[in-house]
Amino acid sequence: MRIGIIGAGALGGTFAALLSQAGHEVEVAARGTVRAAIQARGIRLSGGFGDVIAEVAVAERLTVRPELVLVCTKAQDAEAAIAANRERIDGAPVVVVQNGLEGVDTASRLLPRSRCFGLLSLIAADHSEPGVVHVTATAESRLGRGDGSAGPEAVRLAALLSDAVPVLAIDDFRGAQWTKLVVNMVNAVPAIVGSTLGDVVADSGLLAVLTASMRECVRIGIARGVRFVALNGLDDASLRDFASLPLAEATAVPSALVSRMSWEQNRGSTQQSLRRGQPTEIDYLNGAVVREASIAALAAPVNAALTALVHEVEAAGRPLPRARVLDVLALV
Ligand SMILES: NC(=O)C1=CN([C@@H]2O[C@H](COP(=O)(O)OP(=O)(O)OC[C@H]3O[C@@H](n4cnc5c(N)ncnc54)[C@H](OP(=O)(O)O)[C@@H]3O)[C@@H](O)[C@H]2O)C=CC1
Ligand SMILES: CC(C)(CO)C(=O)C(=O)O
Repeated sequence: MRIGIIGAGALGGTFAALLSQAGHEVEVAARGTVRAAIQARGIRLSGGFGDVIAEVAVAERLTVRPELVLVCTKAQDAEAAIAANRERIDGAPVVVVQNGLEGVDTASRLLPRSRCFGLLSLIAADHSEPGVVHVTATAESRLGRGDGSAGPEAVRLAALLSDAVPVLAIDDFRGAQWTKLVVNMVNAVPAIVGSTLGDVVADSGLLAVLTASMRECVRIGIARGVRFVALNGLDDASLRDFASLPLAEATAVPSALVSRMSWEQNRGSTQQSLRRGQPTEIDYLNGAVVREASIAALAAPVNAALTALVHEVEAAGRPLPRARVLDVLALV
């Protein structure tokens, strides 16, 4: 099948290399140093899915009309990336590989002739240098759209993408996006202090802040009428219990998540952007919690503060002292 992939970083690079290896005709849209590296040396994938060097077609914008499109940019780049490729892709099925709550809605608005789906990646991957990707976790990703049943097209797309990585079509994708948003509360604190998730959960103060952001996210989700779909060992019942626990007891939940997923060495995709000197998608992660809170006429002070701290790191170009993160506990 002809597959167009927009954005060839950590996840786009993983999908492009593995779909190409599986025999699909892959073209990637990439820019700057990433495009130049892929043109010169292909995509070099290592880690959980094995070592692959994939020579794939690459251009600033897709040049061939694909039969399936994967949008693999960070959330803040998705609108411009889709708009730049709109003529080639409108009408084809689109899978938006993205954290946060907005990816499928953005694509559907910009591509009225396409059926758009979301993919929640449970893969973790590092885009250490242009064209070079290392996979550190390989769990089964989830694909769907909206809040209804998965439907036959989602099942077909999940089977097709499973040529590359394990993907399951699911009902109530919206509920799963919320559970993933809760999970992504692990991104901000290590990004602010510049450490691994293992170091954060080993530090009782930083763990308390991470826990407070996660608990606040769950509380806002509950206020928004969300039913959390099971993901990463978290489900609706356990998250509702978590939301009402005192902070000191609640810390066991993110701590167990990190060890269950073997994420001790993981720094998260937000910190990867910072290390490359690029803007982060924090406004679509912790920032989404703040927006959802305001729709429910509530406040999300912990997530607002962490969003602001990540923006401070973007501006400073270096991590902040852990004391700045501990200050957030005064808001709990
Ligand atoms: N990495 C991970 O382990 C995980 C990531 N995710 C989520 O998946 C999504 C993708 O993340 P990830 O792969 O890490 O992101 P990366 O930043 O590694 O890759 C995104 C790529 O998109 C490119 N891009 C942006 N705009 C355009 C454009 N207009 N045309 C072509 N290329 C463009 C960027 O290029 P440039 O450098 O030029 O900006 C970059 O190479 C995010 O929502 C993330 O949160 C989810 C789970 C795990
Ligand atoms: C869950 C996690 C942390 C996996 O790496 C992720 O989604 C990210 O890095 O954005």
